Amino acid sequence: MDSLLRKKLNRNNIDGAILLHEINSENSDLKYVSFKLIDLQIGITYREELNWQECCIVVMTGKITFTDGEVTHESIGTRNAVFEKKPTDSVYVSNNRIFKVKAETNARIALCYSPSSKQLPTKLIKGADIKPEHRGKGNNQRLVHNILPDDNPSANSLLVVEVFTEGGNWSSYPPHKHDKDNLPEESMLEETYYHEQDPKQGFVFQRVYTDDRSLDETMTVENGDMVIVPKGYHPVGVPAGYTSYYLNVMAGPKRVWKFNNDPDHEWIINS
Ligand SMILES: O=C[C@H](O)[C@@H](O)[C@H](O)CC(=O)O
Repeated sequence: MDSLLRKKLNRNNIDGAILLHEINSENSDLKYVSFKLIDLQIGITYREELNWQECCIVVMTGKITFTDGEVTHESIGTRNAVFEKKPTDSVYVSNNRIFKVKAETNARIALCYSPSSKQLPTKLIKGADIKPEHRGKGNNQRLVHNILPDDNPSANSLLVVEVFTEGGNWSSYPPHKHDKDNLPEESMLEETYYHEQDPKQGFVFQRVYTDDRSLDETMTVENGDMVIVPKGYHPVGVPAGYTSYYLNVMAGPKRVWKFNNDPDHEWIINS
């Protein structure tokens, strides 16, 4: 298996958009989740035709105007940097639709994809409607923005969430996994992490490992890197002095987030 760590591409494409990351079934072991991160200079329009995939367009920074030919959302986006920690705007677009995104300012968008065969309405997910969640305690505290959680019926298979973790804390911790299609005990969800750190010279440690250690990769993750989680536990540790951000995309056979903690570390929750 190739490394689960992916560095930025910085690849110009024909639309003048700069492709920073592209993860899909052709360049990873993922079968459900695909992902693109794109920088758009002001005035540039990015167009895409979706086949049998749904897509959540997360306005990471800047402002964009979205249209699918029927629905238009003008000048959406709430922040100039992710570390403003404001929930941002996103748009859910279903399978077999064509969409355009025009950059009203310099903008960065994340395109989060998963399989979809039942076309659903295009939906604006307003940052103002996202209630920040303070999760964890002690040195496991993090701030969570549930952009497209499993209790939001707008999507068929896609889950999207962003997480902020302050220095000296861990997130996705105690280590948990969701890699067994065995509801109600556990769901099988592949996952991607798009990471940033503030200040940007920072790094975090992320380990991805299975009970039998057939997969056990510990990575130093730098600003702008991605980590692919095909299976296994996937904790993140944040060194003092830095704030960690990551955007998660999850998808699998069923759109349910039901995880289990590593039994060796579950005691931490009650400590
Ligand atoms: O499974 C979900 C992802 O690992 C993260 O979103 C994680 O849940 C974030 C956290 O709880 O710290």
